[in-house]
Amino acid sequence: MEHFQQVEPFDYVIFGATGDLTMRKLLPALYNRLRLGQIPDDACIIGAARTELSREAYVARAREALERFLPSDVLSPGLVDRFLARLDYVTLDSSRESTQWDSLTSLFAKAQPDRVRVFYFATAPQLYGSICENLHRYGLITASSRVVLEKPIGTDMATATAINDGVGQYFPEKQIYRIDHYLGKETVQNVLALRFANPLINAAWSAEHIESVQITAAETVGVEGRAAYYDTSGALRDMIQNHLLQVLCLVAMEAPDSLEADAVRNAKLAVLNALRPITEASAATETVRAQYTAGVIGGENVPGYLEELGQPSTTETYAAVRAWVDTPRWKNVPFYIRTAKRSARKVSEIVVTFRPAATTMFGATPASNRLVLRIQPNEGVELRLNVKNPALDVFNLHTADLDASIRMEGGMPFPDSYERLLLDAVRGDPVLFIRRDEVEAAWRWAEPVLDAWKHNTVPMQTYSAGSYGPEQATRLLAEHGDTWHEASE
Ligand SMILES: NC(=O)C1=CN([C@@H]2O[C@H](COP(=O)(O)OP(=O)(O)OC[C@H]3O[C@@H](n4cnc5c(N)ncnc54)[C@H](OP(=O)(O)O)[C@@H]3O)[C@@H](O)[C@H]2O)C=CC1
Ligand SMILES: O=C1O[C@H](COP(=O)(O)O)[C@@H](O)[C@H](O)[C@H]1O
Repeated sequence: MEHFQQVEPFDYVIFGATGDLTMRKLLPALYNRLRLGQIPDDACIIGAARTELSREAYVARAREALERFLPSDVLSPGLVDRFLARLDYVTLDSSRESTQWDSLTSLFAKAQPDRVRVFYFATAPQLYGSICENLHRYGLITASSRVVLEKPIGTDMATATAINDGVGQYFPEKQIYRIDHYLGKETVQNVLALRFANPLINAAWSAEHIESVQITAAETVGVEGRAAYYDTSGALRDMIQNHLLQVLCLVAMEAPDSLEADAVRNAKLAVLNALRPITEASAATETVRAQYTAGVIGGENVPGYLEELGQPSTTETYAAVRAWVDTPRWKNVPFYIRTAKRSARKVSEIVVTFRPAATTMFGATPASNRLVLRIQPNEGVELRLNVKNPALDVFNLHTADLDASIRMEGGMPFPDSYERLLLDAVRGDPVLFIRRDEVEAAWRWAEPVLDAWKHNTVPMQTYSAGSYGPEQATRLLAEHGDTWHEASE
C-alpha cells in the first residue's frame, strides 16, 4: 500500500502549461491523485507558458479542463477547489533569458531548499536544452530536483543525442525521467508479474515452447489535432521506437535481479542491444508501411490521411515490423510489431503463440496454445487450450479459452498511466522511466528502417480507414505460416 500513501510535499513546474497534454492529461492526472489522498495540501503545481495569463485566468482554464476531461463522478466541487488552490501560473518564455524567471524563482523562495522540485517539460523537445540552461542560470536546480521529459526524444539518433546532451549538461542521469506512458499502464507492468510470478508461464517462456509473439497497438482515431506533429513523425517514430519496443523488452528480457530501476533497465537494454539490425536490404522483407485512405469507422465515413492533412505526405500511419531478438532464449522466434491509426478497432495487446503439441494421439495436430495479454481495452489475460470436444463420442479436440479479466476493486476504471508516473517522479522512483542508453539503443535499431523508407526501398502501401491494415502486412506473417490475431468485437 506504500504507493497509495501521500507523497512528500513538492513543487511541480509544468512548462507548456497551456497546451493540450497539460490540459487533457497532466492536470486531470494530478487531480485524481489529490482525490485519492496522495497529494499533500502544501504541494504546489506551477504552470509556465508564454501566454499572458493571471493566476485566476489560468485556474479558470484548469477548471474547464478538469470538467471536460474527467468523468463527472470523480469531480466533487470541494476537491476541485482544493486542487485549484494548489495551482499557480507564471508567464514565461522558457527558452529565453528574461526577468520573467524572477516570478518563478519567487514562488520557490518560500519553500525549503531540500523540497522536491519536478520540472515537467510538456513543450516541443527542441526547447528542452534551453529550458535546462535557464533553470541553471537562474539557480533553480537543486539536489532534489528532477526533470521529466516528454516524448519524442528526438526524431533520430542525432537529434536524440542533442536533446540528451542538452539536458545532461545540467541534470545528472539519475535526475532525468524520460516518460513513456505505456510503462505507466497497469497491464503493461503486468507482463512482469505474469512472467516472473507464475512458474507455469515462466517455464514455457522461450523459443523451446514459443513459436511467435505479436505486439499490436491499433487505434480508430486519426491524427486528431496533432497533424503538424504527426506528419513529421509517423507510426514508427510515434509508437514503435518507444512504446512498442518497451513492451517488447518486457516480454523478451531475462529476469532482472530485482525491481530496482537499474536492474530492470539493464535487462531491457540487453534486449534492445540484441535486436537484429534491420538493413536497407532487409527492410524490404521485414517491414511494411502504409497510409490510410478514406473509409468507414463505427458507421461513419472518415477521410483519408492525405485529405485530412490537405497536402501530399510520405508519412506512414501504419507500420509493421518483423523483429528478431538474437539471444538463445528467442532463437528463431519472430516478434511481429504493428501499429495503426484509423484501424478497425482500438486495441493494444500482446499475443504469444506456443508451439503445438507434437503428438499424433488425437489424429490432427492440436491447436497451438495462445496467450493473449490484453493491454487495453477489456484488460485481461486469455489462454487458449485444447479440450476434448464434448459433443462427440470420438476423441476429437476443440479449443476453449480461459479468460481472466483484470479489474480494479469496485469496478473502478483503470487509472490513467500518467497518474502513477507523475508521482513516481516526486517519489524519485525511475523504474518506469527510460534511461538514456535505452533511447539510443532503440534509435540504433529504428533509424535504418526510417532510412530505408526515406529512400523508398519499401513501397508505401495503402489501407482503407476501418480495415485491419494492408495486405502486405498479412503476407509478412503468412511467410511463417502465421496470421495476425484480430481482437473480436
Ligand atoms: N498532446 C499529447 O497528447 C501528447 C504530447 N506529447 C508531447 O508533449 C509536448 C507538448 O505537446 P502538446 O501539449 O500537444 O503541445 P501544445 O502545442 O498543445 O502545447 C505546447 C505548450 O508549450 C508552450 N510553449 C511553447 N513555447 C514555449 C516557450 N518558449 N516557453 C514556455 N512555454 C512554451 C505553449 O504555450 P504558449 O504558446 O502559451 O507558450 C503550450 O503550453 C510535445 O513534446 C509533444 O510531443 C507527448 C505525448 C502525447
Ligand atoms: O504516444 C502516443 O500514444 C497514443 C496512444 O496511446 P494509448 O494509451 O491510447 O494507446 C497515440 O494516439 C499517439 O499518437 C502517440 O503519440
